[in-house]
Amino acid sequence: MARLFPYMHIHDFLSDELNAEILAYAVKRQLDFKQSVIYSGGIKKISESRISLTLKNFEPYKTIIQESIRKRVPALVDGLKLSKFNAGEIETEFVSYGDRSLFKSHIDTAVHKKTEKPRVISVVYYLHSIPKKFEGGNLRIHTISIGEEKEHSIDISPDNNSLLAFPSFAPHEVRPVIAPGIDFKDRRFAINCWILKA
Ligand SMILES: O=C(O)CCC(=O)C(=O)O
Ligand SMILES: [Fe+2]
Repeated sequence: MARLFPYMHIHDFLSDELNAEILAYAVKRQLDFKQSVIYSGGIKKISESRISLTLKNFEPYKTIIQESIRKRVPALVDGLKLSKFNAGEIETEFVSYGDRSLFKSHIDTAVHKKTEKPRVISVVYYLHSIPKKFEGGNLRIHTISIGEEKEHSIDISPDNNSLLAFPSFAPHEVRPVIAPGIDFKDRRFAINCWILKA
């Protein structure tokens, strides 16, 4: 059977206070979240394969998240069994998923500018209100099958205040979110981070 890519899922990543503060901040910025895009052949476009809303600037939390991840780069490289590399910039975006949001199977290594450094590790910090108001929205990591091997996958639940890390080259998808009629504050929120090669 094809082997799964290593991944790390860390619960209670930030303090409860900071977690609640970031979620409240996202709700306050509701109108600044814009339709998410994908890059296909270097061109930015809106696509049915990625349905969500994205916020690019979210200081001071952007820096707070980047710093807490940077401290853990050696542990992530170790845990994901990757070869050591010099970590450079940590790219980030804040994404919000409502009813019928999804992100079909893809890899994160595609870069949209020639000058951009490659993404090595994908890290996602999840937030949602308690009790959780949506269903679905699991992150599914697929195996790559060689020859006759059967493809399989693992589903990871986007639990509030948890951090998921996996190699950016692993195929993955966000399963459809089912949440008819929910308020913006009850959506599935994720802060995507990519650790780039220096
Ligand atoms: O939200 C997630 O679980 C992952 C999102 C993702 O794969 C991406 O934005 O590239
Ligand atoms: Fe992704």
